[in-house]
Amino acid sequence: PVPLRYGAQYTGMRTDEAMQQWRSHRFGQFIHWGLYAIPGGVWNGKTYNYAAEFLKSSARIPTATWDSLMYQFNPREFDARAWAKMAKQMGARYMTITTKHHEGFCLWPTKFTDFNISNTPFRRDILKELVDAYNAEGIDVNFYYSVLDWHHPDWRYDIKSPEDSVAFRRFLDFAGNQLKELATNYPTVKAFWFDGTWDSSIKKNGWWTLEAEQMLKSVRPGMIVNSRLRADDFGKRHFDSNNQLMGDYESGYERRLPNPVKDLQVTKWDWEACMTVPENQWGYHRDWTVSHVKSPLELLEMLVHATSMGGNFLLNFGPDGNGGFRNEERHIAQFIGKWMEKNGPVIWDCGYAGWEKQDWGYFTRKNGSAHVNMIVFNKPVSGLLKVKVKGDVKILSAKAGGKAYRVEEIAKNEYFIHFTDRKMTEPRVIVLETAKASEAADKYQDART
Ligand SMILES: C[C@@H]1N[C@@H](C(=O)NCc2ccccc2)[C@H](O)[C@@H]1O
Repeated sequence: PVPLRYGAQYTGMRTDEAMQQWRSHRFGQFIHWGLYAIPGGVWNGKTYNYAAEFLKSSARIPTATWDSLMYQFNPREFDARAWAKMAKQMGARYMTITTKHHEGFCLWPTKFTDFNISNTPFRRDILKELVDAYNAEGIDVNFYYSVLDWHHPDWRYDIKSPEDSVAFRRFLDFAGNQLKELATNYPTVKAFWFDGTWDSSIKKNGWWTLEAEQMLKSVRPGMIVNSRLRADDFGKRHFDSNNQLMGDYESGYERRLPNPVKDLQVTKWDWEACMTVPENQWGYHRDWTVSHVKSPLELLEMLVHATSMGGNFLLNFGPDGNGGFRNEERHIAQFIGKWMEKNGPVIWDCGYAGWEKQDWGYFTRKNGSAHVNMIVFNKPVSGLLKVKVKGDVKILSAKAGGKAYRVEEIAKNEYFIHFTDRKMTEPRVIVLETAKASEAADKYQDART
């Protein structure tokens, strides 16, 4: 291996309580909220189809003009407790909020820049209200932080001169101060979700990314950081030059999921996929007709898909400039919540079952359990759900609530579950009871008389 100073700090998965909790949540609510929510993708009467949080660049708006949106930010409908209730009802176990997005506007009264919530008509500390409200609902809160900062004069995309180095050093100190401020002033925050770390300026300063991780973990033992923060000695990101995952979980799946057959490597580490409801809108956009809008069922399948591969699923919501949610987002929360009310136990605390993916849907398993869950999305014309078990395993029964399905052994380690359900209006959960094949034989021992 290549000797590294700023590479992965450990190998293997963290087994501490904080990480076990993060991993067991499985389902999180992403919230993108900032000044971009005010124009919502429309500027001077023109609708821009790019992601609404990029409107500043897609509409080529001068920084001074964009930054003056701060004086309009006054979300009258903002009610953190209502947001938290909606997330609770949806079945989310954690929430990740943009403390500062690429625009540089800070949702908290930071000491390190005036470009923050305290200088808006709203004035109140949105982060504190959200952390308190979500924590009160038993939902953990994580902070999204964009290192890329369009507002800050010392930000640099690359380091091409001694002046760049001096300025960027000031910038890194600013970012480090903000991170320490966030970790100190919001003590219940469990993880940091770094973004905006792909530019050469960061890749040339891998040392800072390790220092940021170490600082956060010293201020708050157990703190979790995503791989996207990290660059090693050679500017390698996410995985270091020895191919070791940096940070505590892989955060490379954005608007895409790992393939359940080809990408099984992800089952060896912690990872999270984040997802937009439209094709590519994180911030509030007034016009959702500009792209495909994912249905509740599409998103529910992604949650099951991520869980089945031992990963977390972070579903994005983009509140508008008044602090309200779109009807599509409210409907999605309600639909997924209804399914989770009944079937949450096959998502929460569950992960990769270790069995081969089948066409009808996904397997999940609660760590160490003898039960394996089948979440059926596609009923085959044959009505036969194939199950290939791994190792010394026998399937004893297949049940959905009170209903039992016939289990037919068709070959070594292969079964058909006879799926007699007629119409399917939602994904069907079938729980398989398994036992060791060797022991199971005993299960059928003749009685001794
Ligand atoms: C999690 C997402 N990451 C941000 C993103 O896609 N940034 C990519 C990007 C940012 C700036 C110029 C080009 C591309 C999005 O705005 C979301 O925050």
